[in-house]
Amino acid sequence: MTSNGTHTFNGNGVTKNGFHHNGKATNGEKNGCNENSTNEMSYSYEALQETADYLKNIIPLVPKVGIICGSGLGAYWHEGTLADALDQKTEVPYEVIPNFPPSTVKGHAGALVFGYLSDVPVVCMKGRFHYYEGYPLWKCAMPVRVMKLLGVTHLLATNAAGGLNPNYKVGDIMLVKDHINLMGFAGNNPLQGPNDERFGPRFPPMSQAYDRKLMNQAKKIANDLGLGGNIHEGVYTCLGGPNFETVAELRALKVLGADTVGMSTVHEVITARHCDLTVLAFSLITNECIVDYETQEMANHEEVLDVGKMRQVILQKFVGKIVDYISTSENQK
Ligand SMILES: O=P(O)(O)O[C@@H]1C[C@H](O)[C@@H](CO)O1
Ligand SMILES: Nc1nc2[nH]cnc2c(=O)[nH]1
Repeated sequence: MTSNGTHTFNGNGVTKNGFHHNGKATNGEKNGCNENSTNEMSYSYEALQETADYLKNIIPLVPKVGIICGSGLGAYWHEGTLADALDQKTEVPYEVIPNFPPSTVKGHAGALVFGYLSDVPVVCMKGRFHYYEGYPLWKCAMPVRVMKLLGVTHLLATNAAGGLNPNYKVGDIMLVKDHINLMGFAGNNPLQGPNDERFGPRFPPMSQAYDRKLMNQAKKIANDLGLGGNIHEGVYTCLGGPNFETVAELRALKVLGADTVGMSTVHEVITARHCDLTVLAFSLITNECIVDYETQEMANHEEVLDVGKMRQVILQKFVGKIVDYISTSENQK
């Protein structure tokens, strides 16, 4: 335990269940993955149960809300992130959690942080897994299933995104009312492979992926926080990355109906809805997408991080109030 009361686990005595850092088995056994003859396709239910059991043994709470901290909400190591602000924190680095892939993004924190936000038990993913890191989508989204097995009922997925909608300004928030699964258009989906009905159905609907009641409440909360002019509702789309988009790609995405573009969230939300978690997601607009050939500025990761830091205090208040609402509205049921 550190002087600020945070417990951090070093994982002594924990086996990593046969995975190398590239996610391949090291001991020739199946070790957690459902495999077909050519590919690893998913983690088995039992493997994720083992991950959840490991965590249950070391954490003193049952999290109600799972929060994925995107680049705008403290995925990176710096002071004052949302996860840092939790009360009675227990921090578990990904590298000690059985079956968890390591986070490879430079500076990405890579830890599950358990604690209380607005007196509600939560788990924060400090850093997420991206497709561009080389992980398949089902691996990127596996922590969502672990959250479900831990008892989480609501997922709050956050991301940093480029604003395609000309009304969006840097620092604004867009509540995700829908997404376009562009990678799915190309036949890439986190639910591919064997389906385990204990998680959810083979063919889940996705027409009401984002909870309308939570979105309405989030808008009210934003207004109360003085963010009335900075809150929007729109459509998010995810590309694989890691490069930012060309002008022609951005123009095409606009025609398709996207308001923001990023590199995450969609596969996490599909996985969350598959296992019946209630979902709220929002994008922090970190850059305006460049849709002409005259502009000299270019999208860059440093700007994304800077805007995230600039908005972290207000975003934390926003998330704290949303979590409070989730717990009180549930209590009233
Ligand atoms: O993890 P998120 O989706 O918030 O991060 C976005 C997408 C890339 O990882 C990064 C680009 O700067 O920001
Ligand atoms: N794909 C993509 N991801 C982002 N993350 C933050 N900004 C952007 C962007 O402009 N494009």
